[in-house]
Amino acid sequence: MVDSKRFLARGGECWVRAAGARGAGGGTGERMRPGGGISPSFVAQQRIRQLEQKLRAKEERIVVLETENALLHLKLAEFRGLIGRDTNEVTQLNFVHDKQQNLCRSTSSIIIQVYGAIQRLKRDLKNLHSFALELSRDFQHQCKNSFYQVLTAVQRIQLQNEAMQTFQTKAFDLELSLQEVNERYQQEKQKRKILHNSLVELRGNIRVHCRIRPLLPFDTASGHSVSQDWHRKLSEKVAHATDDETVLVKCNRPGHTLINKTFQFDRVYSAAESQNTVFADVAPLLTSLLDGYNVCIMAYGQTGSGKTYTMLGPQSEDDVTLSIEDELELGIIPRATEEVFRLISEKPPGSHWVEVSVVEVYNNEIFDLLAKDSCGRVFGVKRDVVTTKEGKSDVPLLTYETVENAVEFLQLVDKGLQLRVKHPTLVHAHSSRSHLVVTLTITTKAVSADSFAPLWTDEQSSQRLSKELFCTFPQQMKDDKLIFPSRASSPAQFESTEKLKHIKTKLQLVDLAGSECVGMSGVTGVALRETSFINRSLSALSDVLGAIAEQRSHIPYRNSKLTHLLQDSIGGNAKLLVMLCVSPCQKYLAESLQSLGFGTRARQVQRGQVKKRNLPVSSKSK
Ligand SMILES: Nc1ncnc2c1ncn2[C@@H]1O[C@H](COP(=O)(O)OP(=O)(O)OP(=O)(O)O)[C@@H](O)[C@H]1O
Repeated sequence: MVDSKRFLARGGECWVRAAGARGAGGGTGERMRPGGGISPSFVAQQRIRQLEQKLRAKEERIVVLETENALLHLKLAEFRGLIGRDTNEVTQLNFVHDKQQNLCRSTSSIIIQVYGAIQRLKRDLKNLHSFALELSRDFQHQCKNSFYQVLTAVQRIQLQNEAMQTFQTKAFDLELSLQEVNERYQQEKQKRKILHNSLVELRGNIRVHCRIRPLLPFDTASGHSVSQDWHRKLSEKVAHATDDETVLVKCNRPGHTLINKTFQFDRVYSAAESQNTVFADVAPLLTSLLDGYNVCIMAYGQTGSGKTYTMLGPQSEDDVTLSIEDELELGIIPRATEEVFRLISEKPPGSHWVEVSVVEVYNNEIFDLLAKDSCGRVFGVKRDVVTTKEGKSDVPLLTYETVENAVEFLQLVDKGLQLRVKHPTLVHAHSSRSHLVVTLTITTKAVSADSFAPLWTDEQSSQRLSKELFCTFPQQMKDDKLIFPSRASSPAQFESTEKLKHIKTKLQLVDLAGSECVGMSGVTGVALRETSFINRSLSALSDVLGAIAEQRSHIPYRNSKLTHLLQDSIGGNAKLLVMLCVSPCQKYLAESLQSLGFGTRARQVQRGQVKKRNLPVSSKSK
């Protein structure tokens, strides 16, 4: 703009100089005419000069105007530029304005929303406030209640504390008296032990129980050679339990008058009495076992009279194993084992351990039913029985298995039972042809060990007990050369090894083979030989019992392997229980009378002792 102004200014100067030059030249030559007057040409020239001056003025004016125009153009351009710029700005401002308007619109809608929200919040706040007020009122109320409760609780606690203190004093007193009672209990326990064994002693070291089994289908099975009438007669029940101690046998033999015979035993079981009841009377003997006495429980009776049932439990046709499922039916052997383990569990842990041996005496030979071959299979190995230097019976090389519980024991006995010799007889199909002897040897850590320590708390009571034992068992203590150190617990036989630390006691459980008349069992050949051996060993047993009853100096234990094997459990301090098993029907009358006779003889041993103690005779027969 400035440049264009300068240019226009210079252009203007040129125009003015050109006009000046023209004016100066024309002024001198043409103004005067020869006559001295003003000529028309002069006037025209003047006029032209004026016009030219006017033209020049006009031209100068045009130049000025053009310059002004140019300047105005420039200004216009400048303004146009400015306007252009302003338009952009206006557009931008419009855009910004639009944006702001949008923003304003959205802001106002937001403001409306916020306002609504604020209104809602205000409402909520109001509600909250009233709720908070209510809550605080509630809280105050609850606080008050809790405070009262705490107050009551504190008072109650104080009362309880007082009561507790009283109780503590009482508990302390009770603890003291409990200690006293405990001490008394231990003393009483010892006395009970002594009394229990004295009672068993009074009852006799040999006890005879008699079990009459129910009539069974094979009792009434018809034989070929007899008439129906006679068969009915043979199946009649002749043996009855008239009370807990008496057996009545109606002897009604053809051609003879009816005779009623009664036999008395320590306990008589009728056909209805369960395995449980039978075992309940046997169980006290097991207490004696852990008190240090050898115990023998044997079932005696003719074939099919229920010996195996009583000792082991029912056995199925093809499986001789003991079934633990039907616990109610279990016989004496599994129950006794369970009881032994139960009694042991009450003793200090590790103070007792149990070993088992299973043997059968077949044809006067002893077979070890737990001996194993190289493959670990059990097979009956022949063994011999000997008398040791101490006068005890022993079977060298006999297999003893340690068992920890009744289940392990039953598994072992099952294995042994598979090998037991059985043959069918006329009486029943699974007649045992051998005597089964299951022995549990219980080793007790004793005397010098602490196992009995809790029983005798002081030297004084131990000496008192020793005195009591000497009074109760003077003979046994002399006979067995028992050593009673200050803490000995029973008249047991101490092993001289290991500084008298172990006591061994034996529980022998015997299922004898059937005592029978050959005619009745209907056996011949090998079986007849078996029967003859069975009968001989049973009569040897009877002889041993007779000799003990008569207090003979020599007891013929060695007359048979059976009696030799059982020597430690028959006679002396050992407790023997003979379970007579009797078939109830007429068919087996002779065998039943024979068994009852054996039982009566066995009782003579007891009667001898009873006599000594001036008690009335308890067995009679008519
Ligand atoms: N008290 C009883 N209750 C029910 N069944 C019995 C009873 N006693 C024995 N029995 C049954 O009678 C049958 C013969 O009994 P068991 O085998 O015990 O006789 P046993 O005297 O052992 O004969 P053996 O000497 O020939 O072996 C068995 O089937 C047995 O289950």
